[in-house]
Amino acid sequence: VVNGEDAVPYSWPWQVSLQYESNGAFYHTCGGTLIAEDWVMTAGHCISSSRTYRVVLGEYDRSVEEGSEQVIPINSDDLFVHPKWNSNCVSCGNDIALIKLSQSAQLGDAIQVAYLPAAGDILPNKEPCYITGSGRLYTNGPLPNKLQQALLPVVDYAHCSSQWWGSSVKETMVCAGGDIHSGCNGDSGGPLNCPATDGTWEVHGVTSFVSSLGCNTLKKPTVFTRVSAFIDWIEETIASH
Ligand SMILES: CC(C)c1ccc(NC(=O)[C@H](Cc2ccccc2)NC(=O)[C@H](CCCC[NH3+])NC(=O)C(F)(F)F)cc1
Repeated sequence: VVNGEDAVPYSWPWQVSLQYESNGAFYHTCGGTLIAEDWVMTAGHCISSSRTYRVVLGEYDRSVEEGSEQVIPINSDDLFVHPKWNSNCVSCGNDIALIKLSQSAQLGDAIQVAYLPAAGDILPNKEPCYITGSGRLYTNGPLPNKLQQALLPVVDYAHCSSQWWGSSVKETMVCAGGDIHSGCNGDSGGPLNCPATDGTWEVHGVTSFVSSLGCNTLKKPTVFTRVSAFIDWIEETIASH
């Protein structure tokens, strides 16, 4: 997250860290959202079938053993990337994947399941959402230790597809930001958290892409997979596995 701030510890308790194994150690590669006790939602581009993954929940500061962390291994046949995701065409959308955890998360103060929007729910322009993640602090910059957050107002499809991203953005996506705040590499797969009418938060986006010119390129809002366009697929996948 570029130009964000340290989140209040455990204030986004559905945020997860997706990590891959390399030479016996695990590395943060993407964010994710806990959507059921044994299911995590992330981006399709975060998953490669040749890697071994684990999920870390209840993490705030990656450099400290806080006691709230839960580390859950992932079986390779529990990775469900959207069937229409094409890794050669991020602008085609469908950048969403589901991961079944090998064991249920133990919910508590630091670990909670997110609310998802109703199918088809479209956010108005300027809706005040927050991006959260442990991605780079600036283009080619370091990863933070503490979870970051930044206010990223929604740029509705009419504006995002006309002035800013053009045809690279589809109606199955949500744009947000476009000023000095943005997502960056490593935030992929994480949530776009938007206020719900009842004072809770709903996860409306899965962080997908930023401009190749740099993470917080002006007039290039961060682009998210629109969760409300994939509710049926999410429900079917969970119901059948
Ligand atoms: C729509 C199409 C023209 C298009 C394709 C790709 C991009 N962007 C990119 O590919 C930039 C490149 C980059 C590297 C380093 C720093 C900043 C940006 N990377 C990204 O946007 C990556 C992965 C995108 C998936 C494609 N394999 N996503 C992210 O960094 C994140 F966190 F914002 F989601 C932007 C547009």
